[in-house]
Amino acid sequence: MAKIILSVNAGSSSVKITFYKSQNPPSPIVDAQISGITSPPQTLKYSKSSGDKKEQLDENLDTPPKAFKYLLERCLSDTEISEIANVDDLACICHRVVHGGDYEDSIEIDDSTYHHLEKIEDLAPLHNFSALEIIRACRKELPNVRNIAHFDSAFHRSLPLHVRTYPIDQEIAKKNGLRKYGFHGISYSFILRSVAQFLGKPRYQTNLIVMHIGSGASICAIKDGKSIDTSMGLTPLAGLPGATRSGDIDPSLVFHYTSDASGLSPASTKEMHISTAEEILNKKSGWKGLTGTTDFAQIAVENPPTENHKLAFDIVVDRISGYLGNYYVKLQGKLDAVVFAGGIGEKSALLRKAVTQQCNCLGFDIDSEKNDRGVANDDPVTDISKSDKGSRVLICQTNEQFEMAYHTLEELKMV
Ligand SMILES: Nc1ncnc2c1ncn2[C@@H]1O[C@H](COP(=O)(O)OP(=O)(O)O)[C@@H](O)[C@H]1O
Ligand SMILES: CC(=O)OP(=O)(O)O
Ligand SMILES: [Mg+2]
Repeated sequence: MAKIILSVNAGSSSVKITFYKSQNPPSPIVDAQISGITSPPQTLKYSKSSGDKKEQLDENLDTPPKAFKYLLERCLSDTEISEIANVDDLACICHRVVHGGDYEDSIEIDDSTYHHLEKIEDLAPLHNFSALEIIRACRKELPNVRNIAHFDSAFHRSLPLHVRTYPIDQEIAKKNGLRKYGFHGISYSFILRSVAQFLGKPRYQTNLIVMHIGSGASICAIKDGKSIDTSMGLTPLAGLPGATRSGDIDPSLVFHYTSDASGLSPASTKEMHISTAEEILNKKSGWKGLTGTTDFAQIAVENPPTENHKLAFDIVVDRISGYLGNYYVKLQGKLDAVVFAGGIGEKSALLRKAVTQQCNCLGFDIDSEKNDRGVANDDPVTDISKSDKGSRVLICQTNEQFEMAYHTLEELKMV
């Protein structure tokens, strides 16, 4: 029986793929990632048992499907990795699909589920379009391999009615599926399990506020192991600003931005219907709109190069802190830990310092040496709290590819 699982995580600025041996827990064979899809040149990170390698790429891999194709070919042609030399050894491919609509769990892709996902593509045009294109390519090129879609939105199936409902005409809301879905759920699921294990608590008794801060950024309040609120909404545009996303704005801003904002943008195709407003708020805003760069490492620095770099940093810290206060109240102050995760949450000591300073009145205090050291090893969780009292402040190296492989192994009863 085929024994290899491939997990594919197409994000907004990166594509990460990992091949796993079907063991419990899944054991990585090779991990390959392309980052900087929105800011060339793209970089490749390639890790296998014989070592890690980083290189800048000459190819222009400016869309997730192009990056995926490159990564797959690179891994499959690596003669050092005997385990994946034969594609017949692939049992299945797990795909991160950001928007799952009403799907509350992962599903196997067949013609019917694929077409259903196509219908809700417009609710996350920038993410789902790429994910479906990658699934389409896998089904065509590797017809004997099963494809399983894992949804970011599924973790938030527990959102209470009053949290997920928008105060608009409910007939229209129901007809068009207009409600809060929430995203980054595969990451939150990994973080919940890892942090509960770290704290020595059962998941169903664990209360957390988790920040997944990357090119797309969101926060989740977890009570007794369940999502009770999250900052993204109907689409991944709501809530915090991201690399190219505005996050929350007054919705009326759209009507005053330009006179043709509601028309279809030139990026609109037969498959992806996207308006000019959606394109501006999703692709031309966020810290790119403020500073010109999508790279937060150039913004989170002691001496920002321009006033707008400083402004971008201050805005991000302000919006994150606002949600921390909000979710602290929703959890009635009963939380085990606040957790930083995602490319920025894991790597930027300056962001962690600024956020915890701003929220110091909630009892979040960090040890500056531990914070500067950041993640030390392969352990997913690092404690950077100052003292043993109160809620822990943790960093979690999230791993969406692992989470998908883990669940697939359980669901398909492969081990
Ligand atoms: N040392 C760093 N300091 C601050 N930001 C960083 C650092 N390294 C990477 N980043 C930022 O992390 C983001 C990518 O995060 P990631 O979660 O991997 O992205 P994606 O949303 O595509 O999954 C980019 O905005 C990148 O600039
Ligand atoms: C949901 C989302 O924004 O994902 P990413 O951060 O990977 O773009
Ligand atoms: Mg991501």
